[in-house]
Amino acid sequence: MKRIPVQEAVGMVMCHDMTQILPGQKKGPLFKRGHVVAQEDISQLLDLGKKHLYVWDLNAGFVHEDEAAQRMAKAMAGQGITLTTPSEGKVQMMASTDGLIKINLQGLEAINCIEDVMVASIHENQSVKEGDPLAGTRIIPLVIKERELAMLEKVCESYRPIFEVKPFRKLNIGIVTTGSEVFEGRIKDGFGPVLRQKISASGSCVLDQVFVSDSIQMIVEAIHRFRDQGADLILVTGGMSVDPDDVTPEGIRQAGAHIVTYGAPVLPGAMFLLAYLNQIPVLGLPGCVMYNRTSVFDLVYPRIQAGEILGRKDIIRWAHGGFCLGCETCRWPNCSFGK
Ligand SMILES: Nc1nc2c(c(=O)[nH]1)N[C@H]1C(S)=C(S)[C@@H](COP(=O)(O)OP(=O)(O)OC[C@H]3O[C@@H](n4cnc5c(N)ncnc54)[C@H](O)[C@@H]3O)O[C@H]1N2
Ligand code: MOO
Repeated sequence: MKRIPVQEAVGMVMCHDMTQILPGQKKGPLFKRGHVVAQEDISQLLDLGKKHLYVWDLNAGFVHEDEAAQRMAKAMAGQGITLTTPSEGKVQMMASTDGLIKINLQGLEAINCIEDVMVASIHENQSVKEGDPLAGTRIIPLVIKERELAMLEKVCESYRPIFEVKPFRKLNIGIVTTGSEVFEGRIKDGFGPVLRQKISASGSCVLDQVFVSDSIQMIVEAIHRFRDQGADLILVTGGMSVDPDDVTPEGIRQAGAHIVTYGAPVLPGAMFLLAYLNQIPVLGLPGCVMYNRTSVFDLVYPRIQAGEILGRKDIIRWAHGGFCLGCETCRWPNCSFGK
């Protein structure tokens, strides 16, 4: 690679993209790597502040930033990820399917501890859509020694996949709605519509919704009925807090489910319960899931839809970021809730 005055570069090959930033208007490459410099480019290059250019001299043993970024990204990406072609020396990782983004945080930190390379990502455990950008990587210098790049790749490989998108499954979901006031027809059910809307938006389907009174026996029977019908997930609504009529946790327990947690460090959602009946997740959903636009349900559901088996540690990790600000206009998922 040679450094030469821009006036002497006509006819030579640019060895990296040249970024132009027009405040408030655009940021992007004005010239792409590989562009052959023409006479009329010179004044534009001077406008970018380039009095000198690097022209590529493929010295053996060096790798250009574009190729390095491609190799790094390839070494990090697992299932459900596609890579962009390099632009301005960066390669982005994109979701190739709808699903849950998983990130090896230890690996992410380990790679960023190494000089001459960076990788930045969105938060993990979110729903992403096919085509969504997830992360970007590049080396810091313009070129890197092949030997150094090979070492970087090895580190990436040792944590691979650093990024993956677990595809969502189509779940058959049973809803058990508790509460004497709804069962006896004193008030109209408000839980069903909220859950049905979220479930259908996710591509899953509701097997049925059954209504029961505040009776442990009725809750047990309803849960068993859904289990026997082959439900992939059972949601039990209401009756989750501290009143004498709040018998849902006991009903779930007496149905034979193993309770992972009753209580979660999430607001709204403190009274959430997670249990497994054999392999079937059973969720106890407190009233806030019906009332609040965003709640613990929106954190747990994508994880289950992606096929994760959750433990108590997974729930505890929600504490940091688990406090919803209850903004007048909800911007979730574009806020810190659940991140
Ligand atoms: N003294 C306390 N009161 C409350 C506590 C508490 O810790 N101490 N927790 C509050 C929190 S937080 C929540 S969340 C709710 C938990 O509610 P539950 O899941 O126990 O819900 P219920 O008691 O069954 O009902 C509360 C409220 O919501 C209405 N509801 C319930 N299900 C339906 C439905 N399917 N359709 C329409 N409306 C429904 C119910 O009629 C009540 O008005 O408790 C807080 N209270
Ligand atoms: O503490 Mo309740 O379960 O959040 O709304």
